[in-house]
Amino acid sequence: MIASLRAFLNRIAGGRPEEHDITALGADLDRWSTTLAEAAVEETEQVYGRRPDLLGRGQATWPAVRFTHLDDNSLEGVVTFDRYFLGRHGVAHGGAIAFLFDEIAGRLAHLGGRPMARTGYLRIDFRAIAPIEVELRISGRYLREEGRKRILRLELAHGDTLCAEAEVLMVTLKPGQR
Ligand SMILES: CCCCCCCCCCCCCC(=O)SCCNC(=O)CCNC(=O)[C@H](O)C(C)(C)COP(=O)(O)OP(=O)(O)OC[C@H]1O[C@@H](n2cnc3c(N)ncnc32)[C@H](O)[C@@H]1OP(=O)(O)O
Repeated sequence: MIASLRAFLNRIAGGRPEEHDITALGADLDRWSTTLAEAAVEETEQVYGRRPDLLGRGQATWPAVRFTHLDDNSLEGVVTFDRYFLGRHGVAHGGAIAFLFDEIAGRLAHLGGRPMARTGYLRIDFRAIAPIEVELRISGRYLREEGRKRILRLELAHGDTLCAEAEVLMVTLKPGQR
């Protein structure tokens, strides 16, 4: 379903449908919204974004990373920004890169069975354009850990070109903190 949704969003973003198709599609989507409203559950019960076995953790709203290496202190992977992450002129939206980085930071922060942490800061430098619809490389590693603070470094590259880099602070949650 999520793979179909991604494909669908790509077609929406990259298409210019006829008026009658737009109207019909809107009606179909409204019908599905009504059906899905009847299947609504609490956050703890939802499936969306809670399937680590699926590409993109089973959600369509962030660029789907495929991890190629994970150890306790670093990770590597590949990602392709679909058409619906377009900013302009074939380049990924900066917010999509931030979304990608926060997600990867979350993954990296919890490697090695480390306890729950939340992003304190995410400082991004955009060094070069990140094209959509081509495979880009991501990498992340621990810079240091100081008490509750985990300082991480992330990179997004296109071939030999560094597109964006970030330093991220993840703070271990205190007992009872949500
Ligand atoms: C099972 C595993 C599954 C893995 C799958 C995972 C995928 C998940 C992917 C999803 C992932 C998505 C992830 C998301 O999107 S998380 C969502 C985005 N983030 C938030 O909503 C966080 C909001 N902020 C907070 O909740 C609190 O501020 C936190 C919890 C971060 C800290 O408040 P807390 O009251 O607890 O702690 P503290 O204030 O005593 O600070 C403690 C230390 O930290 C230092 N500090 C704090 N902030 C900053 C700052 N901005 N710059 C520099 N330093 C900062 C501070 O100086 C102190 O240092 P020191 O004085 O001790 O030296």
